[in-house]
Amino acid sequence: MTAQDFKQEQQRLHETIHYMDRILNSSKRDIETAQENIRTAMANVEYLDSSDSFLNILMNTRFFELARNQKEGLEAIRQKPYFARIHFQRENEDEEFLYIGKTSLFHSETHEPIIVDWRSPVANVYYDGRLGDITYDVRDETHSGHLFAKRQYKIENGELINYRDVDLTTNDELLQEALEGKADVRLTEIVSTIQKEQNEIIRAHLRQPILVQGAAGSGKTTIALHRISYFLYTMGEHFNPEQLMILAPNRLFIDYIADVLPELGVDKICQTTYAQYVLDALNLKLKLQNPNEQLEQLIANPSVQQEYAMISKTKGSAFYELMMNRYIEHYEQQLAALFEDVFIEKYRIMKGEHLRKLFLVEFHYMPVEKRLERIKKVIQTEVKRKTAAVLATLNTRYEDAIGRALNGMRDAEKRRRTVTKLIDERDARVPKIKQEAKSVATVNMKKFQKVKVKQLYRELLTNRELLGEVAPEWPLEDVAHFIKAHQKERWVLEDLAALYFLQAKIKGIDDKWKMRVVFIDEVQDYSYFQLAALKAGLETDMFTMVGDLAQGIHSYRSLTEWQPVLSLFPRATYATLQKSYRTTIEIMDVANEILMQMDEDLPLVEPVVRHGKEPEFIVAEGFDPAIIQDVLVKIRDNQHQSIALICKTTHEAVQLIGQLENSDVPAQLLDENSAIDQQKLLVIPSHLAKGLEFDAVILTSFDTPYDDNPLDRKLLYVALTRAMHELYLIGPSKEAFLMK
Ligand SMILES: Nc1ncnc2c1ncn2[C@@H]1O[C@H](COP(=O)(O)OP(=O)(O)OP(=O)(O)O)[C@@H](O)[C@H]1O
Repeated sequence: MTAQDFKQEQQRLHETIHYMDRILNSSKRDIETAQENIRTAMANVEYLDSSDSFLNILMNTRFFELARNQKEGLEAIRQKPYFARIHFQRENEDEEFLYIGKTSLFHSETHEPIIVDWRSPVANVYYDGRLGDITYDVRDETHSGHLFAKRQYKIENGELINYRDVDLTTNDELLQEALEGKADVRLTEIVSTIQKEQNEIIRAHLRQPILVQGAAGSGKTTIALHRISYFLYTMGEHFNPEQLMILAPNRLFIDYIADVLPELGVDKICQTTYAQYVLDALNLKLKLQNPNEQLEQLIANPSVQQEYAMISKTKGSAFYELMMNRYIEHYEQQLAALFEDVFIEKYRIMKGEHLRKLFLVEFHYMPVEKRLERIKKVIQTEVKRKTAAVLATLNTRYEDAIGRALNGMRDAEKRRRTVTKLIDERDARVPKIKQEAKSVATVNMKKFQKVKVKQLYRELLTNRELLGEVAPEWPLEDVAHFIKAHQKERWVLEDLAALYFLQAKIKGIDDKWKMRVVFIDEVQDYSYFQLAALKAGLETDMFTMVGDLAQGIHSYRSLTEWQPVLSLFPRATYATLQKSYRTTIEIMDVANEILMQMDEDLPLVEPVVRHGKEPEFIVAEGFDPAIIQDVLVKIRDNQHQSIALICKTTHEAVQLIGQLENSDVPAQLLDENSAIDQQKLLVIPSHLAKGLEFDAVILTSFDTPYDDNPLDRKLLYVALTRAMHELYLIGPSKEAFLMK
């Protein structure tokens, strides 16, 4: 870095910021003008031609929003307009320097790019790794060019601190520096150090599903969020943010990522949990048993819970999906039997058989109740068409009969009576037919009562005969267990997939909840049927799914391998991420020891080359706040802020917090609904720590030590891999942490 170069870069930065300030000022003026115009138009609404004023208000509101978005966008990046530069030459064009930032900025007169968005096609060459001759794709067309150099900047508060040219060695250095940062700022600052294999997932074909098996700390959550941002940038013309949905494991996790979303420009998308989404989409109020309590019971007593686990597993399986499909078929057949010929008076307008065929075959692609609505419309149209013919026939017949009476009857009195009778008869029948024509469709379809999906499902759970019909291959003993377990009305997460599936097939999912693109974090905690139901209800396969089987702590009810997901999404790309960016080598070594003990044959996690403090094992017979106090002092001396104390169960966490409250250690017990207070020591049961990360983690293992079983190994693995820089293990022996 020569002084001359530095000066030039500094100048470029100052010019950029200066230009941004100019635009900012003009946006502010635009906002004021638009506001003023809206005020005037509002005042005139009463007495001017109101449609004009209304149009005026609409236009100015749009104008106002544009100006406000521009202002907010610029303010967000003003302190750090860009983070990298590429020295690049497109084929047959001049060499150019492109500055890459979080959003783009073009010169309003020359239209030259001042900052290029990191999501733009050309920015891909920055992430793709190589220098030299390269290719990049724009809208499915491949372009070539030559990349001379990549440069990364450190800019703080609008001032250039330094910069470095990036090659393979400096890439690692820069990454390490980024990883050394604190937990609270890291998630937002990754755009500059996204790695090649991560970039490939972010930019993988957007209209196709993707499934990522990524080690703990490999950046799955980060990548999912960046992929959303990339998606909106690239596909914004075709999709609104409201059509996208992120499914996260719990509220705690949603709050944790919520800070990052506005930064990535993706704050408008629906962020929810599977349970909440299903309840919203079905407009249902159900009190679900807390799945974490279920898990806790399973942790406390694995053998007693076996039967329960069997039911949970079934409810998530492809077999359960088959059962639901058979149940729907059974219900359809019941309805189909109700179709009858449609008559108006004595005239048959439509055959029942035809309607049944419409219902079972032609309209089968629609949800049941939508089919019934459609059939009602078909009847209405047909009735309308045929009523005219019926009336015409009737009129002709009467006219013929009257004509015959007039011409053929000699007796005048008899003739008069006959003709009068015929006319009276006709005058009575015609309006009746017209009347009947209006209501015949409704009357015919009345027998198709709408069902409540919840009741329909509940009926299946306890009806032996029905279960025999939809699950003939189920051993009687299992059916009996199943029915017994459902005697009392109780709802669990595992029921939601079935409810959603029935809703989708019987009523259809409301447009408001019919998201077109789905991002799922921690997908290993889903069951096959949860995913299948969602896919069926949304009628899309545009799913981005990221997860880690090694962290599958809910495997009693969820996936234990990826194969079923890949068969459900045959178009899916499958990618793996083996590198961990979160943890130091020293901490990962400990975590890998546990990974090796797992039944799943997962490869060891490779930490990126970053050394840190050796994990410290502290022998203690019982929990002692004084030890924690000492550890906290050490951690804070190392400038680390976010600290978690993780133990196996909620039960133990509650006990520990009680003891800490009696000492001087400010601590907070985290549950799913709490907001994190970074100033305090966070006490967390292992299963809730999933997805989170902390500068330092203290693991304790006293009253509820980790046992040598598959579930406990995963809980321990999750707990260990939360640590970024420091790890402390406190317990009576290493065995309490499944180590030798
Ligand atoms: N390319 C990168 N540059 C800098 N930091 C990164 C990069 N990739 C990931 N990280 C950091 O690594 C940490 C782990 O990322 P993230 O939480 O997304 O991983 P994860 O795979 O979802 O982990 P887990 O499965 O354990 O929840 C985060 O602090 C993230 O900021």
